[in-house]
Amino acid sequence: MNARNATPLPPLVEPAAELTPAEAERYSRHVIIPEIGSLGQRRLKNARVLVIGAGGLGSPVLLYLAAAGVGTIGIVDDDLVDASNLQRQIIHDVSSVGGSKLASAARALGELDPAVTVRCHELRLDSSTALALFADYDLIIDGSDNFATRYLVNDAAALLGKPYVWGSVYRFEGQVSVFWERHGPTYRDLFPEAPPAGASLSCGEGGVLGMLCGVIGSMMVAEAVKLITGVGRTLLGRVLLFDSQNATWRELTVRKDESIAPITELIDYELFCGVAAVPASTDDEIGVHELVALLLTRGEIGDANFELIDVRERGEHDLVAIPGSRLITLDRIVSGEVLSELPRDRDLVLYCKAGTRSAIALAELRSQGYTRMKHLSGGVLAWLHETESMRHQY
Ligand SMILES: Nc1ncnc2c1ncn2[C@@H]1O[C@H](COP(=O)(O)OP(=O)(O)OP(=O)(O)O)[C@@H](O)[C@H]1O
Repeated sequence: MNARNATPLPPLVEPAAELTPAEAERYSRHVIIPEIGSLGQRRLKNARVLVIGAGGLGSPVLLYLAAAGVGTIGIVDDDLVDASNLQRQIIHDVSSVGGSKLASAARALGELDPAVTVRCHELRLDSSTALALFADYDLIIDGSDNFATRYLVNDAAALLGKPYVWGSVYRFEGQVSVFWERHGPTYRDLFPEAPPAGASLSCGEGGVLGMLCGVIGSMMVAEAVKLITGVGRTLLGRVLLFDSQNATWRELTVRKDESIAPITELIDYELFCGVAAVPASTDDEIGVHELVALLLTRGEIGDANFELIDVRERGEHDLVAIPGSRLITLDRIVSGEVLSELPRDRDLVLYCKAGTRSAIALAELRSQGYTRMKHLSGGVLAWLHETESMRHQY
């Protein structure tokens, strides 16, 4: 198999018995495509596909898998639906806000096609759960939003010899590919090393154009359908990159790097991606009440005996910020470009959305010799929550 995958892959799934008349009618627009036909539709009916994440990518992926007649769909997620998810996570609706993403997604799939078997795995996919879970499925689709999960999915799929479809979205850009260690390159050939902790932002931090998830999610299902039926040329060995701001597609070739050692076991992916390197010490933290007290005693803004620094992105700062704080984004701290502007002789209080980026910023500044620092436990989310309840008490 060469990297451009010119040779078609064998169909991944054996066909189910004949379609019922109702199924033949329902899927008739697939069946009349010569390359798919009744045989391809029967393969889809027999397919068991596991989707990681019922979020931005998972939403269109799940809906199109069910609509395509994939017989068994597993969903892994442990999150609840938030109002800010509805801008792109189209499997959920207003009535789902506050409830589990799995319950909401399963309900939507049941309404779309009650014949689909939906298996809900309400858990955080990690090294202790991935192999047993993947073993029950023919194909995995990774709609997660973090590097630890992506490397985990890659390695677990490689260990089990299974293919998977990967996609990612951020702001205006999306990427999609297929990885299958048995027949071509893997995610580790594309990204041999995890990005430094804090160097990349999630959609919750950096934003994403909602409908981009539909574009990339649909492409992911097209790849899944081709793998299941053995039709066409998949993206194995290629990555498609979509830039919605300029309406352009690009294609990258990915080659297997023979110098990368084969996967033999799962590891601690949080550690591998540097997430666990964030200092966990509560000595480095300051709570909301303590910060309020400090702000009340510090007098006029500008006359401060400490600096309050928001390490989030400009868009997040503009949306909501703690009064009197100054924006210095995490990437500028990590790159070292702002160090000359940051006083060493005053206390610094760092904050972000939930406390992860500020902890990374604190660790980075500490490695640069800063000693007088705290970061806000729970970030601006905790600030909003606690100051709101203080207002009520008042
Ligand atoms: N290891 C994992 N196990 C289970 N679910 C996961 C894992 N990693 C990511 N997910 C899920 O994948 C989904 C990713 O989707 P997306 O980034 O659109 O959602 P989000 O986290 O709700 O968004 P936002 O960042 O705006 O809050 C989330 O629902 C998340 O819970």
